[in-house]
Amino acid sequence: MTEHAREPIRIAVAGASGYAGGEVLRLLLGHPSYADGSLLIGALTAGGSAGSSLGSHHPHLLPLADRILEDTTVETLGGHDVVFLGLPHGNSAQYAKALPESTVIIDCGADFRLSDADDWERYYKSPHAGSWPYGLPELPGAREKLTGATRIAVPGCFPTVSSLALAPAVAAGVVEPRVTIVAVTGASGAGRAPKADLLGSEVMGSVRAYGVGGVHRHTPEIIQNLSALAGERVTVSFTPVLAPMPRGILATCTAVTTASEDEIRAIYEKAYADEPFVHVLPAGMLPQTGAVTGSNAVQIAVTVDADAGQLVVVAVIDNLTKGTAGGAVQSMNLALGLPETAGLSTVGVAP
Ligand SMILES: NC(=O)C1=CN([C@@H]2O[C@H](COP(=O)(O)OP(=O)(O)OC[C@H]3O[C@@H](n4cnc5c(N)ncnc54)[C@H](OP(=O)(O)O)[C@@H]3O)[C@@H](O)[C@H]2O)C=CC1
Ligand SMILES: CC(=O)N[C@@H](CCC(=O)OP(=O)(O)O)C(=O)O
Repeated sequence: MTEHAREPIRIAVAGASGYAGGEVLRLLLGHPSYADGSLLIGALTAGGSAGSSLGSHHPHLLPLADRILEDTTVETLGGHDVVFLGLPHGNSAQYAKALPESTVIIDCGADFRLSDADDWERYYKSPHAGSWPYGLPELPGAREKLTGATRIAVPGCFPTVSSLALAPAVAAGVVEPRVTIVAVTGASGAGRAPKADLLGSEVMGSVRAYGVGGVHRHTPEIIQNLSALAGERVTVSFTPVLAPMPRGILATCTAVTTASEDEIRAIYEKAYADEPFVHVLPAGMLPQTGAVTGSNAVQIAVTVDADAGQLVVVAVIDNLTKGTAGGAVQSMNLALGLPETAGLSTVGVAP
């Protein structure tokens, strides 16, 4: 008797005209399960640009260029095994409620990242929708919750890089539970909806801080991640800085320590020894955003400024790949029981 072939996995992407949705599609097109036909790309949806072709928004996604974007509705997203949501905050809960529990929903937005309703309401000024397994497998205990999950909250881009940069030191208790993060980001982090202060003429040739003074909405997410590891509340001072580049984040993270660089480096090397995407750089080497562009890699340099008594960790990611869509696809792989690294590169584009 011949064995029945397994039904292909059908995937829908909501927000396909946006940066997050487009990057999810770029990665899916390079996924081995897409190549062998076991993963199919179904409905692609948008908001106001429904009715236009995907190629008019993402000319690099040539194999799907003729696909017409549909309205984002429960009906268009229904009938798929996996639904990626790349929508503005506040839009995810309506689809999560209406789609079956068995549908794997991977939310690139913030709606289900925070477990504390007060934190959510303070920073997002809207009712709390709930919290889902957190799509950062490299955090202790996270991978187990993602394996077989049907609801996944993809972390914010700054919390991804900052949490991975500080997690081993915080978990080992070799720093004071007060950390400072200054993170330089490319402009694609803001999405592609038109905004006057993100015009090329405003961004090019200039660098500026924003969200200064503890008001950026990623602050409570970083606190949540680090406090869970420390077993006590970790205070976080977070300052984002916008730089004239399309992609990438470089985060400089500092915390008071009395430990030596060798001692802390050994802690990081042990923590990330088996992680395919997280690379602790050799002593003397510092990361740059270009080294991880388009890849799911995280590069981390561990140093100690002994005179200042500070741990200084410098870490880079691509905000659209590991910081959004790469983390989303990595989480999908875990949810579906596929190899975790499938479709994801650790090698960036340079120069
Ligand atoms: N950019 C980044 O680095 C990161 C983004 N994210 C998150 O991913 C999500 C998407 O971000 P991003 O791709 O950057 O944003 P974009 O502005 O680039 O894209 C937003 C997408 O959502 C669609 N959309 C907007 N409003 C609605 C609506 N009311 N109903 C249905 N569709 C709608 C847009 O369609 P249309 O073209 O028709 O307007 C577009 O496809 C956000 O929640 C963001 O916070 C998370 C981590 C990092
Ligand atoms: C340059 C820029 O504006 N970046 C965005 C980061 C977006 C992101 O990663 O996160 P969310 O999914 O939480 O929106 C910001 O600072 O708000």
